[in-house]
Amino acid sequence: MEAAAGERAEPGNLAGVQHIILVLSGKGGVGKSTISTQLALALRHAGKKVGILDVDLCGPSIPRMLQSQGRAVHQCDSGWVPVFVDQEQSVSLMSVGFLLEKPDEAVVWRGPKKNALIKQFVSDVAWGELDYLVVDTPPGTSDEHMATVEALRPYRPLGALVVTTPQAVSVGDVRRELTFCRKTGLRVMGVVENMSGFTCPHCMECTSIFSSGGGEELARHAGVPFLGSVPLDPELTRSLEEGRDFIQEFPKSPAFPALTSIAQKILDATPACLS
Ligand SMILES: Nc1ncnc2c1ncn2[C@@H]1O[C@H](COP(=O)(O)OP(=O)(O)OP(=O)(O)O)[C@@H](O)[C@H]1O
Ligand code: SF4
Repeated sequence: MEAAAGERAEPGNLAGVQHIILVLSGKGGVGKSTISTQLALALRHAGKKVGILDVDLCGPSIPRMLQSQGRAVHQCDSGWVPVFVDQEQSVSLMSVGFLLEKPDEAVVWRGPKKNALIKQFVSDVAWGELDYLVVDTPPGTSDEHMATVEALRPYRPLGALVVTTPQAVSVGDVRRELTFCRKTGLRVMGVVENMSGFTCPHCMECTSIFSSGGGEELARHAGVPFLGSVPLDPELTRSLEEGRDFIQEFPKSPAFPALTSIAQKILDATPACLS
């Protein structure tokens, strides 16, 4: 039965999940899945247990980024068992990518079928104990976003992290994303500006390829925290392509300080749950 407004539903499979963070972006390709995975890895390196729920049904890229494509999702009494992406079993992942017969198969479903799968992802994944569940959403504000928020909200208060690139057009799209958060009652934990300049690996000189500072200005205007700027970093691209753990393996890389500082700000904004 659906919970009435203001009530909390029986948490079921989300009972052991302390914090849920939705990662949103106004448009595609700005690095939403990159930020989701790196946030999860940085939180894990800070000693947290993290789950990633990939509800980007039409472009599930996270299994590839975490070198988990083709892994089988098993069933247990309480639902699907997510895939562990590390040996310590600190990061678990559920993605539509695991349910496709071929990894590059397209999901061509109508809205109701997608929404039904999202509801199932929310209720039927046996996450166990997690400090954070990071939810990677599709770009924009679609029915799938509404379905995700409506399915998750009865269980826990939700935080949103909004990713943009510095260009004005992307920033305009993100303004709509912030409006979506306001209208759906999502707490905006902050804005992240990605692909924010290029730091030359030889001399560490930073060049702003696009305009700069758009994300910070947008956050200031909207009265929400600005969490940081992540530079374009070839080592990050490579580690995502090869499914490596960037946070573990590239601590001297230009994107490392920005990503770990964003994770620290999320940790500071989400004190240990007392319940
Ligand atoms: N800061 C960065 N430095 C270098 N490469 C990056 C950075 N951020 C993202 N990329 C690369 O850009 C590409 C797009 O990133 P990503 O898939 O995370 O975007 P997205 O917003 O999730 O896209 P989609 O619209 O498909 O959901 C990826 O190949 C990723 O490796
Ligand atoms: S940024 Fe520095 S090292 Fe890189 S190409 Fe320019 S001058 Fe050379």
